[in-house]
Amino acid sequence: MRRAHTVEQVRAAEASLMARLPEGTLMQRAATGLAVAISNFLGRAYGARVVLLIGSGDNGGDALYAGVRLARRGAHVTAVLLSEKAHEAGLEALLAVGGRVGSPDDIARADVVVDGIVGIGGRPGLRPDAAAAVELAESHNVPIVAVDVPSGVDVDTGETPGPHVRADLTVTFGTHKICHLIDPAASACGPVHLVDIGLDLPQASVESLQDADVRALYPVPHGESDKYSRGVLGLMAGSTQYPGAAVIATAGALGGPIGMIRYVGPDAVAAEVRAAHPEIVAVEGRVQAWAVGSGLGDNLDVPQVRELLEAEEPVILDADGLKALDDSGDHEGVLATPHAGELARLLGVERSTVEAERLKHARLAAERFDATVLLKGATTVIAAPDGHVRVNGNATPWLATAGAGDVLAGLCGAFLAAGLTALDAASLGAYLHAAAANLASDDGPITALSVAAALPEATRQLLQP
Ligand SMILES: NC(=O)C1=CN([C@@H]2O[C@H](COP(=O)(O)OP(=O)(O)OC[C@H]3O[C@@H](n4cnc5c(N)ncnc54)[C@H](OP(=O)(O)O)[C@@H]3O)[C@@H](O)[C@H]2O)[C@@H](O)CC1
Ligand SMILES: [K+]
Repeated sequence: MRRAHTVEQVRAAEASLMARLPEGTLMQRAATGLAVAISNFLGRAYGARVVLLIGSGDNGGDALYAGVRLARRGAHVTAVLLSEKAHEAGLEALLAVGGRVGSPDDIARADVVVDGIVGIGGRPGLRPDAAAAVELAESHNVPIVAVDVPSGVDVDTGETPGPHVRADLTVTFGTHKICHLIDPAASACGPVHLVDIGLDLPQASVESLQDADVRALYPVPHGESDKYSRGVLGLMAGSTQYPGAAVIATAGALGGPIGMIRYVGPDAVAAEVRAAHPEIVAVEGRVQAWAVGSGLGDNLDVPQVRELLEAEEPVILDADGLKALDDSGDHEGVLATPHAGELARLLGVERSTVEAERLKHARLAAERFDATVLLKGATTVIAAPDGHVRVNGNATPWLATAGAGDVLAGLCGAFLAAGLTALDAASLGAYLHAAAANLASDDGPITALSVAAALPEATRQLLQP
């Protein structure tokens, strides 16, 4: 699991560790890891022209001490001071090994710019001098390595309300910060390299599944399993208006760990579903979970869906089904999967507000509806009512295609039917959906059905690496 902590959690862990170590130890650990990452990024240190953008705090200190290490290995290191004060000992050490203080004019000729403007102590946005220096690097195509976080982003929310660095690599220390996992800031980080500095950290604020977590969580069938014990999913989807949504959601569910699917809907749609997927049973009976909503259109029967929400079986609500969600009940087993526009309608806010503050609104909805909420997007944010948050950012942009949400709803429903919690079902569903999309797309266009068709192979590759 990739774990991200808040600034407050990092500060507390840092204070307790610093009390046991000689002064400056943590900064030296950070700077050592940073210098190695920069020379790996460049493929060399000797002869490289490195420009450090230095702000007033310890983030600049890290950059200066990394500059010392690079200068000792033959790099030409120039510090551009963007604040009236800079980390004094760090600057002295840099000058002592032949580094120099320069001006923004040095940026255009640099091989790399190191962003030590602000770290976890920074407020969002950049001051004019810093913004101008960053713009110079961008306009001359000089790659930027961010120290700890891309300066200007909001570290604890992933929001980017003002100008900020867009890094080609971010080197962070001790743990990931929330901005590394949550968009729009996550997209400004580039790859994130974590340097261990020995922090002892509490329960993470935000998590992100890795391949090994998928292996640990996936309900792999065993010798005693039969189609009922693997889980039966009830699918209430599609309408004469949108029959395709039922076919696609079914394809998504069949790509999950499901034993059987019972389809509930108009006869004409049931016939189409069966024609595409002869495995489907259109007979009512017991199910372990419900997937409700994809393409329901005018077929949505709110009282009927509310009855399902009140029953014991977990329910995934997607698309039109979301209209049945109210904030009066206990929806512990409910997983809602809105996109930004749908979440905006549920919360009575503008879509752009949800897009700019994704973590905040996913959390708000989880709390208000007492349900697990999966907010779809380039980075998927999943918030549970108990405060757990998971994110998934490994999807190809080609996945933004009609019907992809129906595949996801079916797939998450399959995980719910297999007995996973709403949080685990949503996290596994989002992860495998993205993995299948990456496999099917291979950097080219995809259809929802091709994503569903790639689910078995994507799952096999993850389970048997
Ligand atoms: N914690 C750890 O475990 C470890 C932390 N380490 C490192 O320390 C970093 C945190 O250092 P930090 O606390 O000194 O804060 P940091 O972000 O450098 O600067 C804050 C100062 O900048 C200013 N300022 C604020 N906003 C601004 C803006 N938008 N634009 C411009 N300036 C702005 C403001 O000062 P002002 O100029 O307003 O007086 C504020 O005081 C951390 O990210 C990591 O790199 C590692 O060394 C080892 C282990
Ligand atoms: K930075």
